[in-house]
Amino acid sequence: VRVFRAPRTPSIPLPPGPKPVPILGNILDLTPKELWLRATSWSKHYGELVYLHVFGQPLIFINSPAALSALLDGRGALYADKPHLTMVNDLCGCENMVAFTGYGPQSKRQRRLMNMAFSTTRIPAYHPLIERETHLFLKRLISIPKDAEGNQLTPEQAQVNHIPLIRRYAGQLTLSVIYGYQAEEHNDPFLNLAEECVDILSNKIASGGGIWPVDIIPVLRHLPEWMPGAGFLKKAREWKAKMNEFVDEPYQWVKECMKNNTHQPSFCSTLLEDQEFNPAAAAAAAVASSGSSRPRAYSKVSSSSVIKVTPDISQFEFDLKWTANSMYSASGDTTITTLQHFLMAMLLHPEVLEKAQAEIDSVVGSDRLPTFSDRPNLKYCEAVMSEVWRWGVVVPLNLPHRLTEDDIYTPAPCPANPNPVPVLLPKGSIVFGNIWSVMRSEELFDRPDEFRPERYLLSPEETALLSTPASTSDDETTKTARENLLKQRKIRDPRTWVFGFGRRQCPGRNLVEDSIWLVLVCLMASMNITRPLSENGESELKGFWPSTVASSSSSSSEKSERPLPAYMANGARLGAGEDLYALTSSSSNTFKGQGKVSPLGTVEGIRFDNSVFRQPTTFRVDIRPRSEAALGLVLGEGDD
Ligand code: HEM
Repeated sequence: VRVFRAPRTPSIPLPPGPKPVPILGNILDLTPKELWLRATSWSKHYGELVYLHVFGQPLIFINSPAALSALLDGRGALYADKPHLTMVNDLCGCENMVAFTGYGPQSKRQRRLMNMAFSTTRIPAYHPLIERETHLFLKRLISIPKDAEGNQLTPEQAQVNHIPLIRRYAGQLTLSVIYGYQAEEHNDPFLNLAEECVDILSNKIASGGGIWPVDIIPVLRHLPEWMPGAGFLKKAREWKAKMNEFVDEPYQWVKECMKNNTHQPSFCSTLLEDQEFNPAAAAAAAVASSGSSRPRAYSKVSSSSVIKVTPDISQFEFDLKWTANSMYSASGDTTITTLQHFLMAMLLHPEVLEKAQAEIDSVVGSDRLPTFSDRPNLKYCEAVMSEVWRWGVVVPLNLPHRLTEDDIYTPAPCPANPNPVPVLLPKGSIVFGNIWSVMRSEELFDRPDEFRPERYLLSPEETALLSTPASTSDDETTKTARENLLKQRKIRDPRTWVFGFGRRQCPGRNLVEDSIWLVLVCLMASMNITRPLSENGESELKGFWPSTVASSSSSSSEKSERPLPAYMANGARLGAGEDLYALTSSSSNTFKGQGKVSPLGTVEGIRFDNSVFRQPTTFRVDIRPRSEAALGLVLGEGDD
């Protein structure tokens, strides 16, 4: 494939794509649900690049690894902008959220903050927080599930209780990492506010793909709010007020704690204390070093280092609080979805869980939970995690980018275009990186629909090749073999794709690489994750939770097809994490039952309704400690 760049030339054709209708364009070809499936089927016919338009707005789907790398990574500056949407950006006030900020000085400042706080070298500083939250999550999983009034949940409700617990884990972890905030067990004001705002963002503002009529006809924003059909203006006003509250309140809380010296280290406190980033911190240091009580110019803070800082304190604070808030908003649904994909995979493939547990037992033993230092030795677990990223595909169409200049690319041949010529990608196009099509590519992955961690394991020859360091004495064949192997591994590593591309690539990836790893291995180390015995009938579910045991232990466990282990039957869990978590009323409404599992690796009855995240509808899972020893480990952790 050859890639060109040239000024706009009308004679250059557009990429192929489904035929549009007059004026409306391809609006009828689009669907708010699982658009990635449709985009992937277009790609089979039209090839690497597919072009559509809606009311004249060009949409381009990039479907192949080669084109994604060449365009979104290789020409990052051209593809780093974001579409400006009137509803989300202007009316709901999200224009300063990182994922919606156009490419320019503001987005560069925001990324600098995130890159500094979440660089690979900084991530180990968050390990203690990650460990604490992971252990608390395990504890909550085995606590007696109750509703907000303190009533015991029914077995069916209990089997979907992992959803609010995962949500809580994700929310709490992010609040501690970003703001150093430790949420209350019940009814925490920040956690509630955050939940409400994330719900507004992903289920209300972004419903139907995030495109509102006012985005297509911007003049609608000037309608009076009382006019029929203008209800969206009132909603936007209310949502904006809530979002502003969410941006300001946790940030002011950090500043207050810093003033009182009661803060915990976090993304915000680290940057507020950093003289290179925060003009106020630099000024304070300058005052201290000069002995003067009046701040001097910010530029020189010590005799040995000259630091360039912007003198605009309000600008820095504005960037920081919006960036902090963006990190929170971006981490919730992605983390929850990843863990749901993992649970689905475990339900479908008990043999994978067994193998992972055997590896953990042999490397870690059974008298402690895994820690980050075990990671290099847990190769199969690592492969499970890679396969969760690939098979699940959290954000299948990436977040849309906007092309700021005309561009030209020659796609590879395909059925509709056997002799491709260079095509024009017009300036202003909204560009979707089709991550789903790469993760389901038969060229890259054998039987891509199947969940098979083994695909990442090295053969003994490959291990030998990679374990010997490259040396000048290597012959050409060895050098080439090593280079090819590394190249192949990179292209087949889902992490190369699932976090997006170029200058907008996910800034949270180093953090989740570690937090998701720990939560997966700790879950596998300590829990059995299985499908509830009954999919329809009530009776087989009896005895699932120890409370039913507490009241009628012997009879219910006798009736159960899967008898409770002794430690549950004697009520040992009752004291475990009782009351640690109360189910929120909304989550109990989300139960929709679990469908049948088909051999092809999908779970019938589960839908993926969200237009951005591949988040499954709720399904039931039976999660319980593997053994008495595992129970003891979980109870013993997280008490600090
Ligand atoms: C759990 C798994 C996660 C996945 C699979 C994921 C994936 C992605 C993807 C695909 C994008 C779009 C990149 C692009 O436009 O090319 C993105 C953007 C983003 N992610 Fe993540 N993400 C995850 C977790 C997180 C976490 C934990 C955080 C924060 C702590 C975070 C913060 C962000 C932000 C702020 C953006 C917007 C970046 C920009 O537009 O410049 N993500 N993520």
